[in-house]
Amino acid sequence: MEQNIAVLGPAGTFSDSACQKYQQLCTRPLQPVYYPTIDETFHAVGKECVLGIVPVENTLDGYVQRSLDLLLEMDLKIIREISVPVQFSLVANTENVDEIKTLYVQFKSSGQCRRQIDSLSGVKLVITESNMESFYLVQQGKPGEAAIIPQHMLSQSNAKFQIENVTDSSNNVTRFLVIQPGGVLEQSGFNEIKVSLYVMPQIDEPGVLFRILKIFNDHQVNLVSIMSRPTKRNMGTYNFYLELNGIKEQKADVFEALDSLKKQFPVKVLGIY
Ligand SMILES: O=C(O)C(=O)C[C@]1(C(=O)O)C=C[C@@H](O)C=C1
Repeated sequence: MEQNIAVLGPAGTFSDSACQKYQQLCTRPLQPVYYPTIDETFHAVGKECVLGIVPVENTLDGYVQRSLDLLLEMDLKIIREISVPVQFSLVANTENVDEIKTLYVQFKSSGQCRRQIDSLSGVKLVITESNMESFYLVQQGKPGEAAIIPQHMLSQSNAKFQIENVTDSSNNVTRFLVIQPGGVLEQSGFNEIKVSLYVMPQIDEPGVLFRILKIFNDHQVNLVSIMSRPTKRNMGTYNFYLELNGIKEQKADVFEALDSLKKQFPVKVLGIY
């Protein structure tokens, strides 16, 4: 039986590549269903789709803030992470680079092709929701229009002018999360475990962050990253998004640290994967 997985589309996005990679790893028959925005992809999970795959972090441009916010707002759990290499090219309906008037670029991709974008002078940037949206806009063939597109789509572009490899680093990767409707958190069966969680301190006083970090230090648990996200209630108030990791043998320490944390602060564990 095929199961629907929500993916940012149209087909050909990096999210789609991540979905194909996940499908190979989990050997589960999945049917991708494409959505035009990250918000719609999230909201399809638990409705038309049993799973979703969403971008969370990029080497060059950091976290996808919208994904972090939706993970807090919605009742979902993370079951796996998938990383895919990300490289871009530029295509244009022009004879040369100087004739480009408009450049379509996805909101997260612009921070990964900074050098190329900054070198274009007098060009109007139009921000899109997905790299394949950018691709199809230029496929319409309007003169003077250009797009940053996934490198793997270059051979399928009919644009006259192309610049291959416009990414700021050859070592660029995006990490995606596989999500499903919330419920009891399962413990990962992998050799390494990762935990994503939100800590939502309701107080603003000296030492709050120190108390959070001390718990991980006391239990010798490795903190991979920490991000402040605004509570969106009052100016200057924050929740913290954290990622921890450890090897199988450290599972007990990780769970003890989470228990200590929960005794002191409101915590939402997003996944143990
Ligand atoms: O537009 C795409 O191709 C996507 O899959 C989205 C997305 C993202 O939003 O992070 C994924 C990978 C790249 O970092 C750029 C864009």
